[in-house]
Parts: sequence; C-alpha cells; structure tokens
Amino acid sequence: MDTMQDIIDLDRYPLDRPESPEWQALVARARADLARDGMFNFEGFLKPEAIGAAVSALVPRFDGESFTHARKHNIYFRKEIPGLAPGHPALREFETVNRTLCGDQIGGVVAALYDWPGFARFLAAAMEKPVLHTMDDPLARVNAMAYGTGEALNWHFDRSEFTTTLLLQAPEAGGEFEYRSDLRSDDDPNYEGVARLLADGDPDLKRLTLAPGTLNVFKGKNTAHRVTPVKGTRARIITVFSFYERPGVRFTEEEQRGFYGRAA
Ligand SMILES: O=C(O)CCC(=O)C(=O)O
Ligand SMILES: [Fe+2]
Repeated sequence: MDTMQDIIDLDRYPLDRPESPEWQALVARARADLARDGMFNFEGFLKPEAIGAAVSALVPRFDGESFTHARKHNIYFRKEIPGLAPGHPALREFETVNRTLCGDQIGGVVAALYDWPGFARFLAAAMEKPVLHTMDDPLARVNAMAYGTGEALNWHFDRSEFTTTLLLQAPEAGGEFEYRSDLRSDDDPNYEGVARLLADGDPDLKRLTLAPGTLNVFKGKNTAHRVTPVKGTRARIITVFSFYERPGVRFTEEEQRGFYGRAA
C-alpha cells in the first residue's frame, strides 16, 4: 500500500503522467468545474483498499489521541475583524464539535499522498498556479476529522486559497457539505452577504453529499462552508490537505492552539 498505483485510481486519474494528453484533459476538466461551480470532485479517486487502510490506521488514533475541537466561533475564526463592529451579524457565532488529528499523527496512505509531488503538481495546474507547496506546519499540513453523532463543523472561511479534501467514511445521514462559492473576494469582504448567509437567507447556498474516495477541491478562502450535524452511529471521516503558493507556510501559535489545542 505504498505506491501511488495502490492509492490512487491512476487509470481514471493519471496524476503520475504529467503533461500527457490524459493529464491535460483532467486539468481542463478540473478548471472548467472550478470556473463553473467553484469546486471539482473526482469520484473514486482513492482506491477502495487504500480507503480501508486509511480508515483502519486513523480510527484507533481518533479514539486514543485526537483533539476534540469544540468551540464557538464566527465565520472568520477570529475574535475581531478590523472595521466590523463587535455586534455585527457577520460576526455571529456558531458551535463546532469534531475530533481532529494533525499532521504529526497521520501516516500511511494519507501522508504518502500529501507528500507525493505528483499531487501538488496536478493541483497547481488545476488551480492555474505555477507551483504549490506543502506546508511546513507540522500540525496543519494534513488533518483528519471524525464527526460523530450530532457533531459538525460550522460556517467558516479557510486560511488557504484552495482546500483539498478526501472523504474516507460517509455517515449514515447528515454530515453534508454546504457551501456558498465566491461569497467574498480578496477586495470585497461582503459583510452584508455574510450576514445574510448566516441568517439562512442566501439563495445561492449549495449542498454536496460526498461519497468515500472522492477528491474534493474548492476555493475555501472565499467560499463560506460548513458540515451539517452527523446523524446515526457511523462517523464521517475526512482528511484535509493544505497547499500554498508560498513555501514554508506555518500557522501562528495562536492558530495552532485554536484549531488543535496545542502548539508544535
Ligand atoms: O469536513 C469537511 O468536509 C470540510 C472540512 C473543512 O472545511 C476544513 O477542515 O476546513
Ligand atoms: Fe474549511
């Protein structure tokens, strides 16, 4: 289980053949989907055996050593936003609870995929970046989350421009991914639009039910998104990979403590 042949369905998703016509066609598909929907989904990206191996490796760690990420937070994961009055409805707080494992607790298939240069190379091409780098942050580089009954990840924007996730285990019900693409831009924070979304008044909200093994990439920095509460006994398990255009990116110690309960 340690070559990419064992991990990725390379017949469907030829990330191992950069610049080949098939690779370029896949890049074109991802770009078209990103332009239209703000995301792309590659179903069956991870091979079933690799999904099984990843879940088996992660479950005991979730049970034994995960951080329970439980807090109230606003969509920015920041207490204050310069220029926004403290009571502004865009700063409304919501509850998040899930169990999180960090980069220094994740090995095997998931870490092998993250560190494989063919992965970043493909994602860079899909996102029309000259290059993408893995993070230097030992905690944030790759995360795994388990959402049990009633657990959720509430409204937020991500730190990185794009977010790459891979669902490993689907819940029986709930645990849906809800998102609103381009709710803000780097030039326009659109606080009124944020407030409207948080008041459940945004008609452009979309919902996605992921299947295990699907690679999902979306514009996380400016796409508001959340995971709705899981129903049933089977946890929703997902991994999240972070890439940046700049090499050497790390979270601040405050960010590490907020997201993971410790610094490293
Ligand atoms: O669990 C998911 O589908 C999304 C995770 C996410 O948004 C995040 O980790 O920032
Ligand atoms: Fe996110």
